[in-house]
Amino acid sequence: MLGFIGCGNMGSAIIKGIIDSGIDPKNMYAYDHHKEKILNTNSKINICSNNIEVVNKSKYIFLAIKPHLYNEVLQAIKDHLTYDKIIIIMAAGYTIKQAEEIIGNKKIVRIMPNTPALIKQGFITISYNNKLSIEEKNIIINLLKNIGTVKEINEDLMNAYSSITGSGPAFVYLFIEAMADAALLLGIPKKEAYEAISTMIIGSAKLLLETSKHPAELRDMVTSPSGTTIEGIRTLEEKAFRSSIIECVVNTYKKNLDIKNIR
Ligand SMILES: NC(=O)C1=CN([C@@H]2O[C@H](COP(=O)(O)OP(=O)(O)OC[C@H]3O[C@@H](n4cnc5c(N)ncnc54)[C@H](OP(=O)(O)O)[C@@H]3O)[C@@H](O)[C@H]2O)C=CC1
Ligand SMILES: O=C(O)[C@@H]1CCC=N1
Repeated sequence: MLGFIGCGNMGSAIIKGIIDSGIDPKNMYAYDHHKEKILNTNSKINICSNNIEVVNKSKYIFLAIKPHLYNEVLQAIKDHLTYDKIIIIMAAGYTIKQAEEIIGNKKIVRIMPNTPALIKQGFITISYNNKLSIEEKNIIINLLKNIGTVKEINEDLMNAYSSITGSGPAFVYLFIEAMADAALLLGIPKKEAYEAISTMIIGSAKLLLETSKHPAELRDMVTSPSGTTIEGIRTLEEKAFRSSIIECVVNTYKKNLDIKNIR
């Protein structure tokens, strides 16, 4: 049985992605202060009256609430988290050790998912404490494979991945918005622009993945001598595009370390 505490952006993306993959919502239990958010995921999911009911009914419990609420909620459910249950944490910056300080020696999994999980295109990094068996790890990996690519990592890298793949979709959408504004300026209607730009990004990313060529080589393939693209590249270099992206990710990473101020 799967349990979900919090059905906001990330909780609902995981729930919907998992249900779309064929897992029966009758085996899923959820609680959120906003009942409509649970209902929006799927009308057949079991709606609990509180978080303790979620924990009592479930073996795998996803904690999809904001980081600053973690201590309070873990404290509230800890007596119901028996040793067979597995709690899956996903809050930016919140470590397995911090969870252990509240709930003790229970089975804890830390993941960093992203919103494309909604359409089974997520990228999910995963780490565990030493309480899980190989079989339990495999069950969770296989469950998460229903919503995207799963990568086991050393927990030390979780905040780095959070800044790249967790937050990354927001940065990509900002890029898409900017490209679409430019397209609009040049006469392409916004809706057409979103389709064209998204398809271009998917194609470019797939080309990189499928050829394993260096990104610079693929960029060179687009950039003809005395051509048009080099004018755009020159502009991005002048405007410190790369440095902006690096600073963007580093500042995002730093915020992961400032857990008390993440809301
Ligand atoms: N959004 C993303 O792309 C990603 C988010 N995460 C992590 O996932 C977690 C959730 O983020 P996100 O889904 O964006 O947040 P949301 O605010 O969208 O969702 C959290 C939901 O939980 C509800 N909630 C608050 N307190 C409780 C409680 N005590 N019991 C049950 N439900 C409660 C909230 O209600 P209310 O609004 O009333 O507080 C809200 O509906 C965060 O820790 C975040 O760091 C990780 C990777 C990506
Ligand atoms: O913005 C946040 O804090 C969360 C973590 C990763 C993506 N969203």
